[in-house]
Amino acid sequence: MSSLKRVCVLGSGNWGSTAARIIGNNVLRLPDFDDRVNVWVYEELVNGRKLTEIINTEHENVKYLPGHKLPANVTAVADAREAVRGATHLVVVIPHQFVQDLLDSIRGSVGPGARAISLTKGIVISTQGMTTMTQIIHRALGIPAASLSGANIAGEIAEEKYCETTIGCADPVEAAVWSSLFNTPYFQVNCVSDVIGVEFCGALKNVVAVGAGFIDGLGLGNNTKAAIIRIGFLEMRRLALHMSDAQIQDATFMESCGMADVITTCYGGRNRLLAEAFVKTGKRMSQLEQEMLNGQKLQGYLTAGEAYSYIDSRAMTDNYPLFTNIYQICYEGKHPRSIFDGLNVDFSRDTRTPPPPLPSSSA
Ligand SMILES: NC(=O)c1ccc[n+]([C@@H]2O[C@H](COP(=O)([O-])OP(=O)(O)OC[C@H]3O[C@@H](n4cnc5c(N)ncnc54)[C@H](O)[C@@H]3O)[C@@H](O)[C@H]2O)c1
Ligand SMILES: O=P(O)(O)OC[C@H](O)CO
Repeated sequence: MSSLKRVCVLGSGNWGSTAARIIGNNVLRLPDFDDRVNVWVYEELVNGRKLTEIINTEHENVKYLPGHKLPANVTAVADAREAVRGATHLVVVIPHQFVQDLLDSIRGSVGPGARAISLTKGIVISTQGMTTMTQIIHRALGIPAASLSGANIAGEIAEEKYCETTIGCADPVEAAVWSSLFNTPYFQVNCVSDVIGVEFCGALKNVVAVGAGFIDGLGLGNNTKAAIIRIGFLEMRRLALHMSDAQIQDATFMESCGMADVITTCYGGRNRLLAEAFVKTGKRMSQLEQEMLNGQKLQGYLTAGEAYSYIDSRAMTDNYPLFTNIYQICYEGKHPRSIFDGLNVDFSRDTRTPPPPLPSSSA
């Protein structure tokens, strides 16, 4: 039996395929890793052919990442249990609403020494409260899980345009291994120890993106969008600190997964695009998703619902007026112009580090 480590990518959407492309190229340079990278594909027919068959013969995910070849050492596998067999490093990158079912399907097939990293941007609310993807992975499979999130629009990365990303991993040795799998000259990884901070940023920025799309749909300008980005960033930071019982490090919000992702998502993301269409057409988000995304999935309106149920169940809506307004616009028929209602919230007490004393005037 080979002692080489092996990667399995669980997911083959727009970002999953881009990640597989990066990892597939990187493992060829890493002596500890097997060249073969399995990618689990949620099987479907594309023009009458199985997507796995297309990927394995044409080396291209023609549906989710058209125009970008995958390395030949990347193999599409439709059976998730078969895909993960022998894998030491699992990369979880499917929309968050499908993660639990997928993990349930591979339970028992993953070796005890395996580890995972979540590229999924979403959180789940249950009767126990809020759960991140790495927590779900750890509970389902009993293996350690890191997180990766950043200002990362997949199409731009597939075109090899320079960007940054953040890996959250508590163990520095493991962090270095994950970094070696993802880092490229055009995809610059920075590692932090704050696993769930990276995840909360990735999930909650999608709600801000919906708000930014509403502003675009209303035809308002850059100043207005900047205001929504600023307030949205502060609400997501406040909510993440609250949900994590202040375990998250403030510095994480300044990484690519924080401030930078809020910016890119509010200008170039799918959540923004469909929120703009929501205002212009009056159609529901789920309908627009079906009509406009060709099988790709939105996370933002779902996370807006999940975040709101957490906020509302704890009677905290006054502290989160923007997130509350975005939820009510998405789900309760409120007019998009109501996004501005009650936005004059004081965030000054959220700063946990006291500012340094001012220099004395005589110095
Ligand atoms: N696309 C991006 O630019 C980008 C960048 C960073 C992070 N992300 C995050 O990565 C995650 C995955 O997004 P993506 O862009 O790779 O996917 P996607 O939205 O492009 O595609 C949806 C994927 O879900 C699969 N799918 C559909 N029904 C399914 C089911 N019942 N069970 C399992 N899978 C099913 C489809 O086959 C497809 O692979 C999301 O959380 C997203 O927020 C996306
Ligand atoms: O296209 P979106 O809105 O799912 O966002 C994509 C990425 O998360 C941006 O970093």
